[in-house]
This record gives sequence, C-alpha cells and structure tokens, in this order.
Amino acid sequence: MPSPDLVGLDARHISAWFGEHKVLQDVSLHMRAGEVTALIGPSGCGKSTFLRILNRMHELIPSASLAGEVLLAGEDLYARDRRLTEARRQVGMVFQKPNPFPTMSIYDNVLAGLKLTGLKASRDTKDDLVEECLSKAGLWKEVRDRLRSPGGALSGGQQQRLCIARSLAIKPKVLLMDEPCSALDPTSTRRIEQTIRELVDEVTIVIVTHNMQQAARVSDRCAFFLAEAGTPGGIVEHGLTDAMFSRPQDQRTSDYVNGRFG
Ligand SMILES: Nc1ncnc2c1ncn2[C@@H]1O[C@H](COP(=O)(O)OP(=O)(O)OP(=O)(O)O)[C@@H](O)[C@H]1O
Repeated sequence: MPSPDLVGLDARHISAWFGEHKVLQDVSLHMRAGEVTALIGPSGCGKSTFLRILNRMHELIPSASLAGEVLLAGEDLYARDRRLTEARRQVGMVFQKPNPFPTMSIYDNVLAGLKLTGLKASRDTKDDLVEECLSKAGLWKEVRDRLRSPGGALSGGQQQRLCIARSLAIKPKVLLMDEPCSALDPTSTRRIEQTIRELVDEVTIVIVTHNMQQAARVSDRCAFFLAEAGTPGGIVEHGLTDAMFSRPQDQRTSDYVNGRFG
C-alpha cells in the first residue's frame, strides 16, 4: 500500500550554468509522488546537473548558478528561510559509486546521516531503525549476523544497498539516484532494481540511467534530455515509460531509445 505521506517534486523553468557555460535551458518536470521517474539521454546533456539541483548540491560547486524553482510538496526548496541541511534531509541522494564509510560498522553506516542532520535516537530506536532500513534496502537477511563488521567488507552491490539504507534512515521524501548500478554486476543490478520498485511505495524516486532496459524495468515515467550541437540541455519529451519506449512522439526520442545514438 502506498504511504499517504508520499510527495512529489516539481522543477519549474530550471536553467543552470557553470561559469558562463549554460548547461540547462528552461527545464520543467513534475516528478510524481510515489513514482519512479527516470532521466535518460546521452552523456553531457545535463541529467546529473538537473539531479543535483533537486537537492541543492549544485550550489556546492563554486562556479555553478541556476535559475528557476524546485517545489517539494508545493514548497520552495530554495526559499531563503529553508535550511540547506533540511532540504538535503528531505531529498536524499545515492551516488554512482557505492560510498559507505569503509571502516565504520554496517550498523553505524546506516545511522551515519542522523548526526549530520541533527536527528537523535535512543538505543532501542536505533536498533529498530537499522533493521527497518536494512530490510527496506533488501540487505537485512544478508547482514543481520554481522552488523558490527565494517561496511567496506561487503560486496559492491551490498555496499550500494547499504548506502540506500543509510539514505532511508533520515526518512527522505524523495530519493535521487545517479546511475546507482553502473558500477555493479548484472545480478546486483537486478537486486537494486527490485529494491527500487519496493521502495516506491514509501518514497518518490528520481533515477539517472544510461541503461534503457533498466529505465524500462524500473520507471513509471521517463524524461528524455538532449543537448544538441553545443546548445544547453533540455527535455525533448517526457511521459509514461511504456509510451516513451513503444510510441515516442519525437523522432530523436525514438532514435535514442532504440540505440541509434548516444
Ligand atoms: N563541475 C563542473 N564544472 C564545469 N562544468 C561541468 C561540471 N559538471 C558538469 N559540467 C558540464 O555540464 C554539462 C552537463 O553535465 P552533466 O554531468 O550534468 O551531464 P550528464 O547528462 O549527467 O552526463 P553523463 O551522462 O555523462 O553523466 C557538461 O557539458 C559538463 O561538461
């Protein structure tokens, strides 16, 4: 049953620059509550930049700037009175390369984000939270007997599921995933994809992927990004994944999803 707390994310008229270089032009996208939205498109068209704008990581880069707005459940993520840590707590991120703290225990890895975001939990609550998050990330059964082992001792796929568990511990409303399987073998990839589909009842998900089969397997909707001949990136077409793959409206989408370029 989908959670009643699910919320959507609305990007409106987003443009982005690195110094003078404009990399996104007027991108608007509604990422619906309780769905997986996949961002697809060739390398360099601005998918990761767009994703980083959705949790205010873009502004960490000194030369970076942006225009437009991002609304989480209708509220401006960039409002002056909204704290950065609060925005990042609500919109979590899982990166391409699994990045657990390698010498920290599996248990402490799951809880690592709590301190950073100023959340406190009692011992019992922590135990419950660790079990809950590892279960949701599909890792509990594999690690329940070695919670004190270091995170770095897990396989790559397990480490990525540990990173998902760590993101879930701070109860985000939205989870962003930037090519979360690109460093993993096919079996681990399928396991993460299964986890993504299980999580979407609780958290809205936005995923960047280069893998068209993966986009078709995990996403409800897709947005196809393109930056043509030195112009900034934009969305050519977006819609239900089935329709984007079987009846794309734009020839460029058809060419991309059918592997004719990119
Ligand atoms: N830190 C940065 N400083 C300067 N330019 C950057 C930076 N990060 C990205 N860019 C530029 O912004 C543009 C968009 O890059 P971005 O990584 O968002 O694309 P992408 O679609 O995610 O690519 P890929 O699929 O290869 O990850 C590219 O021209 C890239 O060179």
